[in-house]
Amino acid sequence: MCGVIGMVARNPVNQALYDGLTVLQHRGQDAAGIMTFDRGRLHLRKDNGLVRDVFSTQDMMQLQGNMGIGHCRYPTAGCASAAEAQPFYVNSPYGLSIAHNGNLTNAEDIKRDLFLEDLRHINTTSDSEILLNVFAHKLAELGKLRVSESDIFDAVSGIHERCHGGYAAVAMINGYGVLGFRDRKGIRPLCFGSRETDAGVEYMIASESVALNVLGFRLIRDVAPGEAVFIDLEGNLHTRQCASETQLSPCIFEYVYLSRPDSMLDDVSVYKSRLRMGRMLARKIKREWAHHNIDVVIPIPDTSRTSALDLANDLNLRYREGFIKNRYIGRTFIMPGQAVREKSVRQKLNPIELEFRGKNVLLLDDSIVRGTTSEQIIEMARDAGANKVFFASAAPPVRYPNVYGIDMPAAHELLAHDRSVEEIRQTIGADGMIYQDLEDLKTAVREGNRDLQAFDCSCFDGKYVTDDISVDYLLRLEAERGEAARQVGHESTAVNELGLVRS
Ligand SMILES: O=P(O)(O)OC[C@H]1O[C@H](OP(=O)(O)OP(=O)(O)O)[C@H](O)[C@@H]1O
Ligand SMILES: NC(=O)CC[C@H](N)C(=O)O
Ligand SMILES: [Mg+2]
Repeated sequence: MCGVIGMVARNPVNQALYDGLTVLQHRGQDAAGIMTFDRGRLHLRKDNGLVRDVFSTQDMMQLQGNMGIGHCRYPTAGCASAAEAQPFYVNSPYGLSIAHNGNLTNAEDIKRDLFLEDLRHINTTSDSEILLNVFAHKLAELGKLRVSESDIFDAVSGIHERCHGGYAAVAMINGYGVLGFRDRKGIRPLCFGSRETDAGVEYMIASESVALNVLGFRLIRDVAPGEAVFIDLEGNLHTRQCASETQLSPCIFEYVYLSRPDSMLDDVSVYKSRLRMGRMLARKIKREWAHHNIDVVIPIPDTSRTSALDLANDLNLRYREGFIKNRYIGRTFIMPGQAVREKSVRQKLNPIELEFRGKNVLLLDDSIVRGTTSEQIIEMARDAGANKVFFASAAPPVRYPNVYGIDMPAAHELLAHDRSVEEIRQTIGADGMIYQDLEDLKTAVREGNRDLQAFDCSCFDGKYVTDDISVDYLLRLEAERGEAARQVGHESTAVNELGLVRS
């Protein structure tokens, strides 16, 4: 996942975009960028790093203009180089830029066609640059000096016809406005809102509603799957459904871990869904461990704290903060590379011994992916003197790769892949191990919005909501993006492939 944001305002947008990106920082810690448009000129600043490190005061002063888009990145395609930070820009037609959250699953095919048929050059290994060029090609095909909203929406329909996978994106069209669109399954989140100012109404599009809230925008609604919203330079909002077959199937992992608890996603409070996850799991514990001797529930900060609250309440057990998080260390799961993730767990979390000594503790995490956190945390609990250490996960076992914008490319890197719960228990060294059931997880989310018929749960059940994911695709993904490939720097070679096609 990444964070995207876009706005057309009555005043300069630089500070609002910056502030919005800091609120979306939990969606991507690797790189950040802002692009603004001012009287015919574009201004861009992007680089690797956290939002607070990428933009100096001088950069901010140069980001002039009342319209702009921003991005914070967690790479899931291409490489981590600053050249692949977003927004991406292409000068023709009109001057277009894009900030993209998600992952195209047919990127390589489109790239080849863009090169051979559309005479377009893709300069990086990023799928987001491909998405931008598909959009640019569709607009260019119209051959118009000036486009209308309807033309822009037609170009989005063209994107839906050509691009597969997950994408929630904001795009800026120089001299026209800012556009937001979501793939036909609505896998990644995108919403929009407005605020009243003395100079008139302003609109903002963002990955999560929390970015709107902190900037004083009122959430209007989520962008529907396949829909596009366009804010023109005069500040008018236009919307249109741009795809024929749509089925809202949001990624359920957004509720489990990715999004902030204070966001509303597709009309569901992330916070309340996590409380319900805790309650559902408590019920399972009562069923399966009726005679447990747990003394205390301890969350693994940060994300599992919400679920742990109601898990403990429902079990009538004490909730204690047994691990203190170093607030200056980011999220470990979205760090690039296993070595840095492993090192970060101990830097990030430190036990309070008196909460462990002589006790039977139930540790709860929101999810277990590679097992980086759980293995180390159990060891820390034992070192701190715990008598017994039970481990619970508010999500089901993560057994399959994600192909829609979460960096889990290789099945064998996932702790639960090809392992039973008992084998997982032994591997992480717990005295007892329990996972949420998938149906219970779906119920926990759906209770917030009963209209939500479907979810993308592919990392839990291996069923991919776009029907283009073959075994071959997964093998290729693993070969290209798995940990082994990263260690030999494999991912940065893809740019040269174009050269091979050319000769
Ligand atoms: O099994 P793993 O591969 O370790 O991945 C799962 C862990 O990673 C995440 O925490 P993270 O530190 O990223 O963020 P948080 O502070 O929001 O919990 C998640 O909350 C789990 O704790
Ligand atoms: N996590 C994401 O949404 C990543 C967006 C895009 N695929 C990239 O790697 O930059
Ligand atoms: Mg965590």
